[in-house]
Amino acid sequence: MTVNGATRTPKVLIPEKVSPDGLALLNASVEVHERKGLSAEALIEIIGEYDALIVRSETKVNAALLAAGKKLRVVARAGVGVDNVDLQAATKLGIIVVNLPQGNINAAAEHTIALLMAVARNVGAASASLKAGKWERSKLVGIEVKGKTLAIIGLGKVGLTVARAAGGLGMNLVAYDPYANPSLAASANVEILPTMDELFEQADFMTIHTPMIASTKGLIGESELAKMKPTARILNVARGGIIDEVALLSALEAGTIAGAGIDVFTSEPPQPGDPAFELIEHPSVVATPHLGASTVEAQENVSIDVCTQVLSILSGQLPRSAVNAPIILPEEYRTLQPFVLLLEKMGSLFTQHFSPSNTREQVRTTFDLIYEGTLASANTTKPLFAALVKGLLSPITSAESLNINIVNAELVAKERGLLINESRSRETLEQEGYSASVTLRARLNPRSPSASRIPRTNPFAKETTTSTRAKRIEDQIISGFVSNNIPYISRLGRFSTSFIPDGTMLIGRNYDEPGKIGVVGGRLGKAGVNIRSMSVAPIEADDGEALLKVDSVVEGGGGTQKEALMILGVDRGVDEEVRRSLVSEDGLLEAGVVVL
Ligand SMILES: NC(=O)C1=CN([C@@H]2O[C@H](COP(=O)(O)OP(=O)(O)OC[C@H]3O[C@@H](n4cnc5c(N)ncnc54)[C@H](O)[C@@H]3O)[C@@H](O)[C@H]2O)C=CC1
Ligand SMILES: O=C(O)C(=O)COP(=O)(O)O
Repeated sequence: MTVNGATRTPKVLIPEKVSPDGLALLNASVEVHERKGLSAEALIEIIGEYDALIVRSETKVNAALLAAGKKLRVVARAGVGVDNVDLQAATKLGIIVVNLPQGNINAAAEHTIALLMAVARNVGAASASLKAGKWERSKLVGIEVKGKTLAIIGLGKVGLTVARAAGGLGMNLVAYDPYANPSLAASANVEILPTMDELFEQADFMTIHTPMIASTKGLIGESELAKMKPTARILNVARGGIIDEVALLSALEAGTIAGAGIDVFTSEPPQPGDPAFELIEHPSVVATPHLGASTVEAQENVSIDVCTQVLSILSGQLPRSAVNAPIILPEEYRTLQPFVLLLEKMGSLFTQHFSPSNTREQVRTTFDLIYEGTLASANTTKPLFAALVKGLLSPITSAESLNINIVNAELVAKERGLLINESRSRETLEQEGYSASVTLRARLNPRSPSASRIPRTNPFAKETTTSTRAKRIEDQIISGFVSNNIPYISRLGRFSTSFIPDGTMLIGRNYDEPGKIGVVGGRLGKAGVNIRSMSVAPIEADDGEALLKVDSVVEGGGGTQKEALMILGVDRGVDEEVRRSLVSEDGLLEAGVVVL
């Protein structure tokens, strides 16, 4: 498999129990290491070798672990909840986080129903009592769920599946979920209530099915529990911490809540001294050790799904259900793919060609990125944006730190002071001979207080072999198109052209008059540099500056003369001495080397 341009076998680390069904898929093309029971420190020590990490809910994928994962490209959660993964840190590092939002929904919903019935009929306490040699029939009288109201907080995939099953048991269904789909709710006979307070008042049973996010942490605390009937029972198969464990324990002890079925805990496994310990021991509580997804069927589903996704991401394809990246359909991506290469080349060409100074300072620069023709109706341009950012930064960033992709491109651009405004122009390009093109133009940010101080140079400036004459920012424009899946540059600065941006290229500006190519070719030949390709670019005919007033800045004298660009693909680097020798009255006015 090719990983970051090199052919090697990727390594996948699995520190938790994942069903073998999917692992068989992985074993065929990647190296799989199952290492259960590692401490956080041991995990950090070894993560640097791995390209992918597959986890369930036990592994804490925090910023330190992600930062140590120098080769990590994907963290895959074999399940739904990603609250054990630091998404922000992963996004910053360009690590794709995927989850499997479908495979264990039924298992979680069935487990909720199991707890519902167990709590209603005292199944846990009855079983423990019988095992203890007792026969306590009158003490263990339960209630029926038929005709009772089940209140659902979070009517998503699990919540709706629970609703359908509970409907089958004859329960009345109400829900609170500000983002619920009303038609799905109606089809499951669920009444959506406008406030949580109404739900608390009506609930005989209340079940939680929201994700664990900042807004749901401690969602059910003392004051919420106080609004419920003393006969109400509570279920949580979502995440520990959504219900305040201390408040629930107090309510159970005070008899203001009748019972609870709990599968998930704030800290898992609960540590001695945690309020969860007492909660688990309470006679009115049925507790299970995070078993919602633990069925043979669900584990087969998520294992096959997670391993398929990891394989496809490692082989360079796009994720199907990434939590921190846009979803791009494969057919959409196929259409964009040739332009991805074009944008990367345009970005790299921009930085190298328009960087005549040696400054490395990061200046806030604004770019207009204009998609023209059929590209203007693309559903997403995220891959193109990411490719441009990568291209702009590649000449000035070390290869190891150039992990820019659709996950982190926007963040990286922001951090590096690149303001890129994307826009679309639907004008047809039929007369041009291709259906879509892209233009990249730098402009001074008029609102930036430093605009007047911005040097008329490219902000990413690296040491460059281009002439030291600053190129004016209004000339910093590149257009390109794709033909037969090959990227072409059609405009470079003030010059219209047509060349394939590939390999080492010498870009020279010269007076548009006969004999120049011969002079340059001769000098390169003498230096042992072969010319592989050649294009010339006359200045744009309709450009207001078609006739450039050549002043003292231009080596070679005064007067008014037409200019052209000469773009030569060469077979090796052109050293500084040779480049300088090309700039002369009978040769080039300016010469620079770019590597694309
Ligand atoms: N115990 C276990 O083994 C398992 C637990 N889970 C957990 O179950 C939960 C639900 O999973 P899914 O249904 O797949 O997620 P989902 O994303 O399909 O549904 C979550 C729902 O919660 C709603 N919601 C978000 N904030 C809310 C708020 N403040 N108030 C009311 N509703 C809110 C959302 O609008 C959404 O409809 C997750 O926490 C997941 O991690 C899932 C599978 C197994
Ligand atoms: O998928 C989820 O959100 C779950 O809670 C299941 O967790 P698990 O994979 O059983 O550790």
